[in-house]
Amino acid sequence: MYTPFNDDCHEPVVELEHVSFSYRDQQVISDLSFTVKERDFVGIIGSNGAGKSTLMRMIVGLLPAGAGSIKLFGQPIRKFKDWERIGYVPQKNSFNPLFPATVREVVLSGLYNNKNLFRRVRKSQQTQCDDALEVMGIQDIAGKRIGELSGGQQQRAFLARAMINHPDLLILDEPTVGIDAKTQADFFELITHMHEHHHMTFLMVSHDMGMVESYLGKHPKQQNGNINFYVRHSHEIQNCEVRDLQHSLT
Ligand SMILES: Nc1ncnc2c1ncn2[C@@H]1O[C@H](COP(=O)(O)OP(=O)(O)OP(=O)(O)O)[C@@H](O)[C@H]1O
Repeated sequence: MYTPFNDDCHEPVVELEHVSFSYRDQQVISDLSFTVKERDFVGIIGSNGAGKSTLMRMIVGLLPAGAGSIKLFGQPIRKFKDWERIGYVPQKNSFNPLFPATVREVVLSGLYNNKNLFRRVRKSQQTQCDDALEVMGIQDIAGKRIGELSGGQQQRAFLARAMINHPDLLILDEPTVGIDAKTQADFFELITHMHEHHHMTFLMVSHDMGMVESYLGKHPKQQNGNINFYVRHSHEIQNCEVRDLQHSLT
């Protein structure tokens, strides 16, 4: 039976209203408003220095917006406490490859804030870690040092770290920079599969125009300065009735 799309059943996950940001006298984001709803996949493309990473850092609370408002899951960001609902994979070059941790330790660190980093790991947390390693297909390298891995393996490890809390929103900043074309294609297949089969919302900064166009369409839905926003809405995957039925089954 045909069911007309009704967008009211998808809650907003990220809402920006008239957001601006400057580093000293350099304005990077100017009067940006957009809403990301549950299960949307948003691809963000823009030239070097356009402000994409700055935008992601504002959304995860690492930088305060200079003007305007940001809400996460309906709450103003300054009151938001449920950070485990958000998984964030920052740009690869912000990671020190000499950091002497194993893949398992890196993935487990996704459970803690910094002050709790070295506390004992409970059995249930080891199981969570095993699940995340399995989803990313990297159980066999769990004991290796992160710095010894290939770029693609490292990306999977950081994705597993972001996934360990079963986040509702996953934010990826250039997840495939510096990895070969085949591994990039595998990675995109993995995250589009996660988008279609898990109830997750994605915000992804990318330079890979080909992948973004093939999954999210050829035309940006919105622009701000040199940043373009490509969107695949939740209703393009399945309608609300199907989703509600699935929720009631789980
Ligand atoms: N901590 C900082 N202090 C001052 N200026 C900064 C800082 N971080 C970034 N910038 C500047 O702000 C602008 C936007 O940087 P940002 O890293 O957000 O861009 P980007 O779109 O992610 O770029 P890229 O595609 O190269 O990663 C750039 O001109 C950059 O030099």
